[in-house]
Amino acid sequence: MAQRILIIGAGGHAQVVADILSQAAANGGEYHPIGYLDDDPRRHGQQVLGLPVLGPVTALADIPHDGIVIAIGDNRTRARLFIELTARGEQLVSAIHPSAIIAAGVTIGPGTMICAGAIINPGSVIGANVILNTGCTVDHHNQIGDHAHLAPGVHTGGEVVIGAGALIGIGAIVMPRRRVGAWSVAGAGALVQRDVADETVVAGVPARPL
Ligand SMILES: CC(=O)SCCNC(=O)CCNC(=O)[C@H](O)C(C)(C)COP(=O)(O)OP(=O)(O)OC[C@H]1O[C@@H](n2cnc3c(N)ncnc32)[C@H](O)[C@@H]1OP(=O)(O)O
Repeated sequence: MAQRILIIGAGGHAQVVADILSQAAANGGEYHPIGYLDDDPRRHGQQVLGLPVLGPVTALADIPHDGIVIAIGDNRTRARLFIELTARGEQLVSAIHPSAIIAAGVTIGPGTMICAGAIINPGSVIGANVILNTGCTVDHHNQIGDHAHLAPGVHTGGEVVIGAGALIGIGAIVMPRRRVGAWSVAGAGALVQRDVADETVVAGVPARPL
Protein backbone atom coordinates (compact mmCIF):
# COMPACT_ATOMS: atom_id res chain seq x y z
CA MET A 1 0.00 0.00 0.00
CA ALA A 2 1.26 3.50 -0.85
CA GLN A 3 2.79 5.38 2.06
CA ARG A 4 2.75 9.18 2.12
CA ILE A 5 6.26 10.52 2.67
CA LEU A 6 7.21 14.07 3.65
CA ILE A 7 10.69 15.29 2.79
CA ILE A 8 12.39 17.45 5.42
CA GLY A 9 14.26 20.19 3.55
CA ALA A 10 13.62 21.58 0.07
CA GLY A 11 17.13 22.40 -1.15
CA GLY A 12 19.26 20.65 -3.74
CA HIS A 13 19.78 17.54 -1.64
CA ALA A 14 16.04 17.30 -0.95
CA GLN A 15 15.36 17.37 -4.68
CA VAL A 16 17.63 14.37 -5.11
CA VAL A 17 15.63 12.58 -2.39
CA ALA A 18 12.36 13.55 -4.12
CA ASP A 19 13.65 12.17 -7.39
CA ILE A 20 14.75 8.91 -5.74
CA LEU A 21 11.36 8.43 -4.08
CA SER A 22 9.51 9.26 -7.32
CA GLN A 23 11.65 6.87 -9.34
CA ALA A 24 11.21 4.14 -6.73
CA ALA A 25 7.43 4.70 -6.67
CA ALA A 26 7.30 4.51 -10.47
CA ASN A 27 9.02 1.13 -10.14
CA GLY A 28 6.41 -0.16 -7.69
CA GLY A 29 7.94 1.15 -4.46
CA GLU A 30 5.63 1.81 -1.52
CA TYR A 31 6.91 5.28 -0.61
CA HIS A 32 5.22 8.18 -2.41
CA PRO A 33 6.58 11.70 -1.80
CA ILE A 34 3.81 14.22 -1.10
CA GLY A 35 5.83 17.39 -0.48
CA TYR A 36 8.59 19.15 1.42
CA LEU A 37 8.81 20.94 4.76
CA ASP A 38 11.45 23.66 5.04
CA ASP A 39 12.05 26.39 7.61
CA ASP A 40 12.94 28.98 4.93
CA PRO A 41 9.67 30.95 4.49
CA ARG A 42 10.73 32.07 0.99
CA ARG A 43 10.25 28.48 -0.16
CA HIS A 44 6.74 28.05 1.22
CA GLY A 45 4.14 27.67 -1.52
CA GLN A 46 6.74 26.89 -4.20
CA GLN A 47 6.60 23.79 -6.38
CA VAL A 48 9.90 21.93 -6.52
CA LEU A 49 10.19 19.05 -9.01
CA GLY A 50 6.41 18.99 -9.12
CA LEU A 51 5.94 18.72 -5.34
CA PRO A 52 4.77 21.53 -3.02
CA VAL A 53 6.74 23.09 -0.18
CA LEU A 54 4.03 22.78 2.44
CA GLY A 55 5.46 24.86 5.30
CA PRO A 56 8.00 24.73 8.14
CA VAL A 57 9.13 21.55 9.89
CA THR A 58 6.73 22.29 12.76
CA ALA A 59 3.87 21.67 10.28
CA LEU A 60 4.65 17.93 10.49
CA ALA A 61 2.05 17.60 13.23
CA ASP A 62 -0.69 19.03 10.96
CA ILE A 63 -0.07 17.20 7.68
CA PRO A 64 -1.24 13.58 7.41
CA HIS A 65 1.69 11.35 6.46
CA ASP A 66 3.12 7.89 7.04
CA GLY A 67 6.86 8.59 7.08
CA ILE A 68 9.62 11.11 6.54
CA VAL A 69 13.10 11.39 5.06
CA ILE A 70 15.45 14.04 6.44
CA ALA A 71 16.98 15.48 3.27
CA ILE A 72 19.66 17.76 4.66
CA GLY A 73 23.26 17.28 3.60
CA ASP A 74 24.99 18.65 6.70
CA ASN A 75 25.65 15.65 8.94
CA ARG A 76 25.29 17.39 12.30
CA THR A 77 22.01 19.09 11.33
CA ARG A 78 20.64 15.85 9.89
CA ALA A 79 21.65 13.97 13.06
CA ARG A 80 20.02 16.56 15.33
CA LEU A 81 16.76 16.44 13.39
CA PHE A 82 16.87 12.63 13.31
CA ILE A 83 17.11 12.47 17.11
CA GLU A 84 14.43 15.13 17.65
CA LEU A 85 11.94 13.75 15.14
CA THR A 86 12.45 10.10 16.10
CA ALA A 87 11.75 11.08 19.72
CA ARG A 88 8.47 12.63 18.52
CA GLY A 89 7.44 9.27 17.03
CA GLU A 90 8.11 10.04 13.36
CA GLN A 91 8.77 7.03 11.13
CA LEU A 92 12.02 7.50 9.21
CA VAL A 93 12.03 5.66 5.89
CA SER A 94 14.88 4.86 3.52
CA ALA A 95 15.06 6.40 0.04
CA ILE A 96 16.69 3.88 -2.29
CA HIS A 97 17.15 4.59 -5.99
CA PRO A 98 16.05 1.67 -8.22
CA SER A 99 19.48 1.62 -9.88
CA ALA A 100 21.34 0.96 -6.62
CA ILE A 101 22.82 -2.53 -6.35
CA ILE A 102 22.53 -3.91 -2.84
CA ALA A 103 23.77 -7.38 -1.97
CA ALA A 104 21.52 -9.84 -0.20
CA GLY A 105 21.78 -9.60 3.56
CA VAL A 106 23.00 -5.99 3.67
CA THR A 107 21.20 -4.14 6.45
CA ILE A 108 20.17 -0.51 6.04
CA GLY A 109 19.04 1.69 8.93
CA PRO A 110 16.00 3.96 8.95
CA GLY A 111 16.17 7.29 7.14
CA THR A 112 19.13 6.27 5.00
CA MET A 113 19.36 7.51 1.41
CA ILE A 114 21.00 5.44 -1.30
CA CYS A 115 21.50 7.33 -4.56
CA ALA A 116 21.61 6.32 -8.20
CA GLY A 117 24.34 3.88 -9.09
CA ALA A 118 25.50 3.14 -5.55
CA ILE A 119 26.72 -0.39 -4.91
CA ILE A 120 26.85 -2.16 -1.54
CA ASN A 121 28.57 -5.52 -1.33
CA PRO A 122 27.84 -8.49 0.96
CA GLY A 123 28.24 -8.34 4.70
CA SER A 124 28.01 -4.56 4.97
CA VAL A 125 25.95 -2.84 7.63
CA ILE A 126 24.66 0.64 6.82
CA GLY A 127 23.49 2.71 9.78
CA ALA A 128 20.57 5.06 10.19
CA ASN A 129 20.26 8.49 8.55
CA VAL A 130 23.24 7.78 6.28
CA ILE A 131 23.78 9.22 2.78
CA LEU A 132 25.36 6.91 0.22
CA ASN A 133 25.66 9.38 -2.62
CA THR A 134 25.70 8.97 -6.39
CA GLY A 135 27.85 6.16 -7.71
CA CYS A 136 29.67 5.38 -4.49
CA THR A 137 30.74 1.82 -3.77
CA VAL A 138 30.78 0.22 -0.35
CA ASP A 139 32.62 -3.04 -0.55
CA HIS A 140 32.20 -6.18 1.54
CA HIS A 141 31.84 -6.22 5.33
CA ASN A 142 31.90 -2.46 5.80
CA GLN A 143 30.30 -0.77 8.78
CA ILE A 144 28.92 2.67 7.98
CA GLY A 145 27.94 4.57 11.12
CA ASP A 146 24.72 6.52 11.68
CA HIS A 147 24.55 10.00 10.09
CA ALA A 148 27.64 9.40 7.91
CA HIS A 149 27.85 10.63 4.31
CA LEU A 150 29.78 8.94 1.51
CA ALA A 151 29.82 11.59 -1.23
CA PRO A 152 29.54 10.90 -4.97
CA GLY A 153 32.15 8.53 -6.33
CA VAL A 154 33.61 7.38 -3.01
CA HIS A 155 35.06 3.87 -2.97
CA THR A 156 35.77 1.82 0.13
CA GLY A 157 37.74 -1.40 0.31
CA GLY A 158 36.65 -4.46 2.26
CA GLU A 159 36.09 -4.33 6.04
CA VAL A 160 36.20 -0.55 6.24
CA VAL A 161 34.64 1.16 9.26
CA ILE A 162 33.22 4.66 8.86
CA GLY A 163 32.33 6.28 12.17
CA ALA A 164 29.09 8.04 13.02
CA GLY A 165 28.68 11.41 11.34
CA ALA A 166 31.83 11.13 9.22
CA LEU A 167 31.95 12.79 5.77
CA ILE A 168 33.96 11.04 3.07
CA GLY A 169 34.34 13.69 0.35
CA ILE A 170 33.69 13.39 -3.36
CA GLY A 171 35.83 10.77 -5.05
CA ALA A 172 37.77 9.74 -1.94
CA ILE A 173 39.11 6.22 -1.49
CA VAL A 174 39.29 4.39 1.83
CA MET A 175 41.67 1.45 1.71
CA PRO A 176 40.68 -1.99 3.01
CA ARG A 177 40.31 -2.46 6.79
CA ARG A 178 40.85 1.23 7.53
CA ARG A 179 38.73 3.10 10.04
CA VAL A 180 37.59 6.71 9.75
CA GLY A 181 36.60 8.04 13.16
CA ALA A 182 33.32 9.57 14.22
CA TRP A 183 32.57 13.08 12.90
CA SER A 184 35.78 13.12 10.89
CA VAL A 185 36.12 14.41 7.32
CA ALA A 186 38.14 12.93 4.47
CA GLY A 187 38.48 15.69 1.86
CA ALA A 188 37.42 15.34 -1.75
CA GLY A 189 39.83 13.09 -3.62
CA ALA A 190 41.59 11.83 -0.48
CA LEU A 191 43.32 8.46 -0.33
CA VAL A 192 42.75 7.21 3.21
CA GLN A 193 45.68 4.88 3.73
CA ARG A 194 45.86 5.04 7.55
CA ASP A 195 43.19 5.06 10.22
CA VAL A 196 41.72 8.50 10.93
CA ALA A 197 41.01 9.47 14.56
CA ASP A 198 37.64 10.84 15.64
CA GLU A 199 36.81 14.47 14.76
CA THR A 200 39.81 14.87 12.45
CA VAL A 201 39.97 16.44 8.98
CA VAL A 202 42.32 14.75 6.51
CA ALA A 203 42.95 15.44 2.83
CA GLY A 204 45.33 14.60 0.01
CA VAL A 205 47.03 11.56 -1.48
CA PRO A 206 47.92 9.96 0.86
CA ALA A 207 45.54 11.67 3.26
CA ARG A 208 47.10 13.65 6.10
CA PRO A 209 45.51 15.88 8.77
CA LEU A 210 44.93 19.44 7.51
C1 LIG B 1 26.44 16.18 -4.11
C2 LIG B 1 27.48 16.89 -3.27
O1 LIG B 1 27.90 17.98 -3.54
S1 LIG B 1 28.08 16.03 -1.91
C3 LIG B 1 29.30 17.12 -1.24
C4 LIG B 1 30.29 16.38 -0.41
N1 LIG B 1 31.29 17.33 0.06
C5 LIG B 1 32.59 17.23 -0.25
O2 LIG B 1 33.03 16.31 -0.93
C6 LIG B 1 33.47 18.33 0.30
C7 LIG B 1 34.63 17.75 1.12
N2 LIG B 1 35.36 18.85 1.71
C8 LIG B 1 36.65 19.18 1.37
O3 LIG B 1 37.29 18.50 0.57
C9 LIG B 1 37.18 20.41 2.06
O4 LIG B 1 37.99 21.12 1.14
C10 LIG B 1 37.96 20.08 3.36
C11 LIG B 1 36.94 19.65 4.43
C12 LIG B 1 38.96 18.98 3.17
C13 LIG B 1 38.73 21.29 3.87
O5 LIG B 1 37.87 22.36 3.98
P1 LIG B 1 38.41 23.68 4.76
O6 LIG B 1 38.74 23.31 6.17
O7 LIG B 1 37.40 24.74 4.53
O8 LIG B 1 39.81 23.98 4.08
P2 LIG B 1 40.21 25.16 3.06
O9 LIG B 1 39.33 25.19 1.86
O10 LIG B 1 40.37 26.41 3.88
O11 LIG B 1 41.65 24.66 2.59
C14 LIG B 1 42.73 24.53 3.52
C15 LIG B 1 43.91 23.97 2.75
O12 LIG B 1 43.63 22.60 2.41
C16 LIG B 1 43.67 22.44 0.97
N3 LIG B 1 42.57 21.53 0.62
C17 LIG B 1 41.24 21.74 0.81
N4 LIG B 1 40.54 20.67 0.40
C18 LIG B 1 41.43 19.79 -0.06
C19 LIG B 1 41.29 18.51 -0.62
N5 LIG B 1 40.08 17.92 -0.78
N6 LIG B 1 42.41 17.85 -0.98
C20 LIG B 1 43.63 18.42 -0.84
N7 LIG B 1 43.83 19.65 -0.30
C21 LIG B 1 42.73 20.33 0.08
C22 LIG B 1 43.48 23.83 0.39
O13 LIG B 1 44.04 23.93 -0.87
C23 LIG B 1 44.19 24.67 1.42
O14 LIG B 1 45.57 24.56 1.22
P3 LIG B 1 46.56 25.84 1.44
O15 LIG B 1 46.44 26.18 2.89
O16 LIG B 1 47.91 25.31 1.04
O17 LIG B 1 46.04 26.91 0.55
